[in-house]
Amino acid sequence: MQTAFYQHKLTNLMTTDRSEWQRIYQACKRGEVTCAHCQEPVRMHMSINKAPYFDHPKSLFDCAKQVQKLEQTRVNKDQPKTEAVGTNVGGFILPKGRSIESTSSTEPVLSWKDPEHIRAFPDFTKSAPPSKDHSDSYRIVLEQSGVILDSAQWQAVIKTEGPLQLVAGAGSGKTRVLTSRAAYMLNHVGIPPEQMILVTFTAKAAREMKERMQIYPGINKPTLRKLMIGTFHSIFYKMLIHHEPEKWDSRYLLKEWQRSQIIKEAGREMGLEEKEFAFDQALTQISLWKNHLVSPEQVKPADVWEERCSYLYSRYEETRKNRSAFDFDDMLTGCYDLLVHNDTLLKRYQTRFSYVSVDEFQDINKIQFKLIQLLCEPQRNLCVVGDDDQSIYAFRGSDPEYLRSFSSLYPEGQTIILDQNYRSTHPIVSLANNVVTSNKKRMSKQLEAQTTSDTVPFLFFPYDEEEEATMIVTDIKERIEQGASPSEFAILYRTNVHSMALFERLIQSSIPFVVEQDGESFYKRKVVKKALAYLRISQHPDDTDAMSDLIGALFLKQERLTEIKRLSIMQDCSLLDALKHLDGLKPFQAKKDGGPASSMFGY
Ligand SMILES: Nc1ncnc2c1ncn2[C@@H]1O[C@H](COP(=O)(O)OP(=O)(O)OP(=O)(O)O)[C@@H](O)[C@H]1O
Repeated sequence: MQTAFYQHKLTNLMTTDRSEWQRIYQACKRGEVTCAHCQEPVRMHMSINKAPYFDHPKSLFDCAKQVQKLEQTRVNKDQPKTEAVGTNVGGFILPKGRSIESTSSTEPVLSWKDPEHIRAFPDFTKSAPPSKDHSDSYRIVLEQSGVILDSAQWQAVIKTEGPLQLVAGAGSGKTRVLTSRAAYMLNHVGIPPEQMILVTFTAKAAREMKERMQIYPGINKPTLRKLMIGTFHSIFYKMLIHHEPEKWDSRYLLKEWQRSQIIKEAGREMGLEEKEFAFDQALTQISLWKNHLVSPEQVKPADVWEERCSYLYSRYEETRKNRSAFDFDDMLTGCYDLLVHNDTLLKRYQTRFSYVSVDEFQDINKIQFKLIQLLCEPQRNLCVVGDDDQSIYAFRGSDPEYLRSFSSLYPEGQTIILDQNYRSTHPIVSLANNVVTSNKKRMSKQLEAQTTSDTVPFLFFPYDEEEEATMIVTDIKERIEQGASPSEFAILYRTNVHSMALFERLIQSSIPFVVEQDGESFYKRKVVKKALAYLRISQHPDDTDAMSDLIGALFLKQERLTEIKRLSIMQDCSLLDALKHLDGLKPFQAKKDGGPASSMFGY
């Protein structure tokens, strides 16, 4: 049924503004929306596949029918807007004081749209299975260990000398190729592990590669330990620390708050207000310049913003150098300087790392490319793997152009395209192909799925991210009720901020879930934890956990929590009130405890 009582009004979902739906949905959860017939609380069902409706399955009456009659009556234009108690409307008794009106107009404002299923285009054609009559012994060995490679993948594995560009679409087995190739080089060609280096973009990817390699024939743990697989920062920082341990000692690494402090101090010199100027973005801009090897003197500001950032950049660098400190960007620029200015050292590393592979090459930036270029000379045994369709870090200086121009940078090299997708079905791959072809500036390739399915992707049209989260979680719940396992579901989101509504719905639903992320979850961030602790303690002045989360924000040490607890017992007051009785506070602590913090709590 579409009608129920909410806030003393008869509310029809069809005529209620859609921006209200989530509020009504949450009110239903709190039992504040009742059946227009039996007055029992109702639930609002909001899923992907069906327009929302009110539901109370345990009702003793045929409420749906009665409410439907009421709805029909309402359609009658002559019907008065307000009815008194006891008035029988189609067998339906209205309670006192409740008027029949929607929260907005009586015209339908429902913008519900059914999900749109997307048919694959063009139709699926099965590609020929990889031929099995190969005579390469290592390929057979790999197959026996369950690592099957198609012809293009195998060609990439055995091309170990000279420049190689692997253009690998999503799910085309690039990780399989990179790891098989490393195993082939170690085990079949006999290249010592110390001579190989494999650069990944995340520490997680590096770990996964090592893990995957454990299953390869002839690869043991000692060999894997000698193989250098890591991120740009981990690999090049190791070089720095090896040669200039004092200068690059980690205690000189600037923490984020120190970087902010430096730049804000510089901002004050220019009269920039913290509330009005985006210092965090200025730091990103500085980082961008550093990664492009643009020194403060070389910046040519294009606008006022860049002009300000350029001043901040020079002051930031001055302060940093005066303190003999460094930041993450300096690890790469520092290593580049070290190698460029020390020919003997450079030659040593060029000989030592004579086989270099770089994963996610589409996300490389200038300083990273320069370092790789230096390291690979003169043998040029460089294998880069990437997909310009998956370039996502342009905002922080990544440039897929290095991948696109690889064949002109290394004309003697070979390009292999991996375009068979082993991960997804044809309807998904064809949808992705059709989206990405809108990008006119891309390397020409067309992914082909290995399998197809009758299940096709669909688009659905939530009003906002709150509604979207509700719909997704309801959909998952329904599927689990029909026998699916929670482990069969994955939800991807663009940024962590977008995950919040989902996170909340999942918690409410009691569906077990894990959040896979490199950074901290929103609720675990210090600042959020503290803000929540303030709110919690304002509601429950005796909440020990909240007080414990807060104590740092009050400039008090954790040890003082025991004292606060003791005071609360002695003075027979709440933990919050006990703060007033704390003695021995330094002026800044007293200000916090008796100032803004306490005024927040109303004393
Ligand atoms: N030749 C092959 N035959 C069968 N399955 C394969 C083959 N190559 C790869 N796969 C499978 O395809 C899936 C994707 O492979 P892999 O993870 O190596 O791809 P990827 O290109 O690194 O993926 P992405 O970059 O999209 O994360 C895996 O499940 C892998 O086992």
